[in-house]
Amino acid sequence: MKNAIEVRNLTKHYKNFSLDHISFDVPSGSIVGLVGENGAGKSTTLKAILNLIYPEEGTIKIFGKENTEDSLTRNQEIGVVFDECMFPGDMKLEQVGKMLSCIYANWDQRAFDMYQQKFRLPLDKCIKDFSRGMKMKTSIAGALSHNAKLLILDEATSGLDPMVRDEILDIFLDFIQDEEHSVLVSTHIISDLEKIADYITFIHDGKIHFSESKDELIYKYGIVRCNEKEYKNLEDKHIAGVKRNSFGYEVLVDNKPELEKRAHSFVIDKAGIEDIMLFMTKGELQ
Ligand SMILES: Nc1ncnc2c1ncn2[C@@H]1O[C@H](COP(=O)(O)OP(=O)(O)OP(=O)(O)O)[C@@H](O)[C@H]1O
Repeated sequence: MKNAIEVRNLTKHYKNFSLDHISFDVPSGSIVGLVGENGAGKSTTLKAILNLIYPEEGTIKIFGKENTEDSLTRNQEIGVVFDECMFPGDMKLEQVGKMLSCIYANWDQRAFDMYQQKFRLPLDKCIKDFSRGMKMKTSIAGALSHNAKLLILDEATSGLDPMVRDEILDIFLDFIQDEEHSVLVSTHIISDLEKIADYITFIHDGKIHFSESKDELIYKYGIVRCNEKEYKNLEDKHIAGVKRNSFGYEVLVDNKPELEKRAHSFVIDKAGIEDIMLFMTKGELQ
């Protein structure tokens, strides 16, 4: 499988923060969710991929080419949505369409009109008078209307109600159906990723904790609820996080299928993506 994006050893230093040699891929035809707490480095990573900031170290390849090459052509193939609407506030949708048609060689006005109707966006109001949700929908409509092969979305569904979010998630799923299209999305809404992501990349404090297939994560991680003796019998190398409470131990392990095959007295529960992130960062063992 080819990669739409390859990030290797990306490093960027700010005062009091470093994005520290991060590496991950966005395979073609997939949706990759970039997750992490506030200030973890998600937007910095996306900005570096989009050439908006310049890293001190590392390489980024988009469609197999280093992102210093031919960025004008390449940007035509990327649809971008940030958490703020970038269009001038005094424009109406018709003017936004005209502006984007001058920027994108493959601008598809029919697709933009279709999204305007689907998202019920008003034609008679200026962007500055749109609600936050309307602004986000306008940005998403623009990103989806120039035949992009890659969508890069930074908190694009924040501020949208659950019904609209669901509608947009389905659009993203349709977008990747032909294996040529890919999506990299940063979000705090983990349930959205549980629905659509093929891979999850977890950044914590500027470092990658994991970048793996979502199904594999859910298959292999489990939460063991046990007493101290049982906890001490678990193999250290499979323990990814521990929480102690008045009932005993809750332990995140990465060998759930193996433990389930053996005889044991403790309970093993499924671990969701959010559990895995919380155990890894807030557990006693990190
Ligand atoms: N231009 C800048 N100058 C100095 N520090 C910066 C700059 N841009 C980002 N940072 C710092 O880099 C760190 C990571 O920020 P970033 O916006 O990448 O986080 P994030 O994971 O996207 O967070 P959030 O979920 O809150 O959007 C933060 O500590 C932030 O203050």
